[in-house]
Amino acid sequence: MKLQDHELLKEQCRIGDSWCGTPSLEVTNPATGSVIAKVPYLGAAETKQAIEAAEAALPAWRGMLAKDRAAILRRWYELQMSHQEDLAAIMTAEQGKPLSEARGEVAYAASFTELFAEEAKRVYGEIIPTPKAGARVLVERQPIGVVGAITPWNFPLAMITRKVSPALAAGCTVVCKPAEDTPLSALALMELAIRAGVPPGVFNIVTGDPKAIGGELTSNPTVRMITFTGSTEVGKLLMRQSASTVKKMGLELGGNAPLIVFDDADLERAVAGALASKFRNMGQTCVCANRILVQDGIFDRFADRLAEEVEQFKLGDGTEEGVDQGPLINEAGLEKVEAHVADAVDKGAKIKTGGKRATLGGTFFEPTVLTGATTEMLLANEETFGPVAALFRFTEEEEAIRIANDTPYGLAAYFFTRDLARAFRVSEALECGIVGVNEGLTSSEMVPFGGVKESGIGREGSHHGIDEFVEMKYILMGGLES
Ligand SMILES: NC(=O)C1=CN([C@@H]2O[C@H](COP(=O)(O)OP(=O)(O)OC[C@H]3O[C@@H](n4cnc5c(N)ncnc54)[C@H](O)[C@@H]3O)[C@@H](O)[C@H]2O)C=CC1
Ligand SMILES: O=C(O)[C@H](O)CS(=O)(=O)O
Repeated sequence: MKLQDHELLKEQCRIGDSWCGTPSLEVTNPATGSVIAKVPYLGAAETKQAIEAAEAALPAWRGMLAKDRAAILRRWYELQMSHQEDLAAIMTAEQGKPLSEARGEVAYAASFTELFAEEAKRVYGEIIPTPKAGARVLVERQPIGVVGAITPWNFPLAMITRKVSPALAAGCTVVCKPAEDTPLSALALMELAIRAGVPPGVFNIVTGDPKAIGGELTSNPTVRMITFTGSTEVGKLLMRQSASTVKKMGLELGGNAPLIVFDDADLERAVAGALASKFRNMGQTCVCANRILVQDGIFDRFADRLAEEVEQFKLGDGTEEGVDQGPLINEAGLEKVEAHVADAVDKGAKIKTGGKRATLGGTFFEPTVLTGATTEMLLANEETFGPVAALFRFTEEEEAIRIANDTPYGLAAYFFTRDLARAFRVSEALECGIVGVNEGLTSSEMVPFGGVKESGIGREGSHHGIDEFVEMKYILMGGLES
């Protein structure tokens, strides 16, 4: 990868005031299979050191004036934006998303740091009318303390800043384990945090053995909160492991988003929304439309238009001009997509376009549209996490809502209609945390992102996002009789 600032390509972890660890874990470019860097493969001992560094840094950081923490976060935001090209180049090289999407993610990630630089100055308390004479009740919101963060590969920057920015803003300190597929983005972000003035030990990054690092983060009593984005399976494991020290949990887990197209929808708007939701990041987001339910009257027109647009996609290396679909993150991800398509076809689905590994080889998969999908198929019950638009036919609104809600997940849902009453009725009936009405993209730093059921606990982003990282304490101050 070509960088203007070569100092951003880091191959060591950050613990306290040191870059440390011997690079050994290979980081590969999913578009070419080439090794682009190595990072340390660390474990429990180094994680313990990082937790101790975070604990040592906590008193001074939480004791700093909120406006001074805010100024440091603001500088971090400005540095992310002024290094947007390099951060995007690193992301495309290790994650595969097209440069245009990577630039977008850099801005998206930086927007969380920008927002929480502002919110750092608004962690307000309150005074409650006293329940007894001669007393006062004061409520303080204090930083929860040392936070463990474990983040995924699909948004290598944004899922870190969406956690670390509010944590630091609240006065917490953090030990972060990025995904083994995409550590370089995290380490570049760390370099910029140092340049912004984040003091040693306030933000630490440990790369390596997920089980060992996660085991230490979830069992060490100094860590008071675990914040995780990733699969529901791992989220449940982290919950179990954290129970022994009763940690607060912030979990952004898997989804199985329905996207419903009603007969009265604006067809072109529904097609655009489905393309945006389904094929963003090659379908590798937890809010991607995973099941597309289309009412009988509009089904054929929608299926034809969607396939027409999907066939316009340019598949290739994300650094190439005009490419809008890159490779999947790894062979395991590709095999999951392949298995979902094969299972669907075995159970009667028809391939309208795509449907197999691309001739480009590697982990490239043809953007795909299937018709005839049914609820018996794997892709109806599991997150495909790939570029496969599975179309399900339905007749009545109640049937669509029942199908949409018939899943252990509840993160995002989308639907397209021009009927205002239906917009409210269906929005309120869907069991999820995020609803897009006539919109396929709903994420931003300004919204309280999160799910219900097995899609997670808590909300990230918006002014609510900082609440995850504070504890409320009330003080009954007596002896004030005049
Ligand atoms: N909700 C979301 O945004 C995401 C959902 N997923 C879902 O998860 C599936 C598998 O993708 P993966 O990347 O394998 O997700 P994953 O949940 O295995 O990995 C996410 C993070 O958890 C870490 N991790 C894995 N096992 C761990 C353990 N035992 N202890 C501590 N940390 C651990 C990984 O190193 C990574 O940093 C995807 O197909 C998708 O369905 C994956 C990534 C993001
Ligand atoms: O994990 C994810 O897929 C992200 O949370 C989706 S988004 O917030 O970037 O839309």
